[in-house]
Amino acid sequence: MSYAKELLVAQLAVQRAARLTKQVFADSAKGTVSKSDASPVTIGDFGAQALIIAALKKNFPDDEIVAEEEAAKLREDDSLAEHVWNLVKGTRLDDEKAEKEVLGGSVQSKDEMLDLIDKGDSKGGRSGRIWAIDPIDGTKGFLRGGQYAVCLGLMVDGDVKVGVLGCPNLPVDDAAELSADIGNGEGRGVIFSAVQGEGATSRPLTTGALEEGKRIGMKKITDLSAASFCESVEAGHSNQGDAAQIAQKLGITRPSVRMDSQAKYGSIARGAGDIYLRLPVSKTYQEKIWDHAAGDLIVREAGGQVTDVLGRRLDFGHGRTLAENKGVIAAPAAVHDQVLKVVQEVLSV
Ligand SMILES: Nc1ncnc2c1ncn2[C@@H]1O[C@H](COP(=O)(O)OS(=O)(=O)O)[C@@H](OP(=O)(O)O)[C@H]1O
Ligand SMILES: [Mg+2]
Repeated sequence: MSYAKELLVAQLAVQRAARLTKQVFADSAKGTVSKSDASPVTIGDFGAQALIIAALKKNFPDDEIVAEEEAAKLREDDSLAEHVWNLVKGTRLDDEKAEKEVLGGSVQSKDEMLDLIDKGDSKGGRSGRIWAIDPIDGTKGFLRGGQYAVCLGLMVDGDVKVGVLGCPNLPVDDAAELSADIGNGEGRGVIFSAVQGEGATSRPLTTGALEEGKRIGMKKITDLSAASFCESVEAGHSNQGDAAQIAQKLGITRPSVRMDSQAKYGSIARGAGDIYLRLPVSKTYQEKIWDHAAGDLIVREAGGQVTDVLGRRLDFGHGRTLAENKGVIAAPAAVHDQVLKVVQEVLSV
């Protein structure tokens, strides 16, 4: 089964949605968010979700969609809805042909936009074709002007087949040093993609025609003491104390790189870092499938292994959450077992 069309639509949909998020950030930096007093995250989330769902529904009308937002809040607040609508209406790819022929052109009205946003209400599950969307992952990073990602994954019968991550603030250069900093903002914007069984690639996140992707792969490490690892910025999302202990036991001497969003998965997939640890803080929190679907496939297709802290593969067939998993350990396949063993010792699981 080829997923060439799904991949192309997903990449272009992510390109276009990322353009909208950048516009929202630029407006908020200039203080021109005006019109409604909603946060840039709310505006960007709704707008990007609407644009992605529009592209999916044009191309794959029968597919189900799991997305983070529902339109109720916009239906109650017309000034907010109007603001989002102006952005959605005004955001197109520079590549007219791709915009029209692949994405199917603009959304026709504010009401159509609201209905599209509400199409992300699938319960998920183990059968059929289901897309998972996180329009702005790493909302805190987005607000800080740091790392965030526009994320889209296609699951078929619970298995991720296509994954695309648009990371507007990561360097284009796969060899750039791992850092959450965005420097002066130049040379930024990358799309990571993967199709099951076909490997992972990176290409610049432009708004024009898609460049040929470059094959990416995880770094081959044999000596963990030279490894670098990344984790969440927010201490409430991943236990940083446990991570420091694990790193010490593995002999890792470099400080962790704290980065928001699935940009962490993309970064290790291209060998800019080696390990991503997401260690449960709360006993009851269930990870959301849209926070992991694309990243999980991209890392595995780049030569990595991704499990939870109990060593189980992430199970995307349980519904909107990873109900049967706890935490995430992503590392090059050759050292994943070694990392997992130490994680389990430290967490006593
Ligand atoms: N308690 C708890 N534990 C684990 N994860 C949680 C928790 N609460 C929220 N979230 C989800 O974390 C998503 C962001 O993850 P990040 O790795 O980007 O974290 S961080 O922003 O660096 O802190 C974030 O995604 P976004 O909301 O899209 O930013 C949430 O879905
Ligand atoms: Mg998220």
